[in-house]
Amino acid sequence: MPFASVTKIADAEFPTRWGQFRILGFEGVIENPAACNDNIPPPAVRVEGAVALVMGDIHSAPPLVRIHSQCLTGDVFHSLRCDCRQQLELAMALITDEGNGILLYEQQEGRGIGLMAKLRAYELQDKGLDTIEANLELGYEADCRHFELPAQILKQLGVNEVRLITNNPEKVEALEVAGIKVVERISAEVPSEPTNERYLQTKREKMGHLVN
Ligand SMILES: Nc1nc2c(ncn2[C@@H]2O[C@H](COP(=O)(O)OP(=O)(O)OP(=O)(O)O)[C@@H](O)[C@H]2O)c(=O)[nH]1
Ligand SMILES: [Zn+2]
Repeated sequence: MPFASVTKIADAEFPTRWGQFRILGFEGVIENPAACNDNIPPPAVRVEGAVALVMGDIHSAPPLVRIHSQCLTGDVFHSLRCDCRQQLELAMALITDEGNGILLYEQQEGRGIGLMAKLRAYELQDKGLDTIEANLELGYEADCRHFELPAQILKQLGVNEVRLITNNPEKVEALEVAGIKVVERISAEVPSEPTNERYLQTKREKMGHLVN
């Protein structure tokens, strides 16, 4: 999905529990974005936001990079319906241990369907549908995300080779297609919980994620 523009909005100091980062805000403008729901026409222009947390020297070797998709329920409330919060903590710890790296946090809540739609999908999952079936029942595609914005941000940061923390082969492929070489994939697998076992099973069996 081509961006008409990707603009750095801000760049500030960012102390965290894990260590000292810089926090950068980016906005990408897409003209005529693709539809993601049969019943909801897309806007003429969509603005996507993403945050980059940058630690240390990211240029002397391919840095550790995590592309993390927003999950309010997991990231903020530590939900055990999914594994997002544990993955976020894993990525922060890996980057901090190494002393350099980039965490790209994209505002593609609910695999791009938005928070309210994700909560409606949860209702359907409570009635027995899996994550993909619930999206489809609501008229959405299984996964409405694309990873063009993180790729463009990496280019703006002068990073063309990365070691990517993910279990999702689509993220690897999306970066490669955008001209960012993934020299290594680092597993983002975290221990499962009884409450997210089915969620992980669907990722493994229907979405091709590299989890056991
Ligand atoms: N539509 C929908 N989205 C969900 C659901 N549970 C979590 N998400 C979203 O899924 C996104 C995370 O995607 P995942 O498929 O868990 O993992 P990934 O980012 O593709 O892959 P990794 O890099 O391995 O973590 C976040 O945006 C969550 O908000 C759900 O039940 N339905
Ligand atoms: Zn989540």
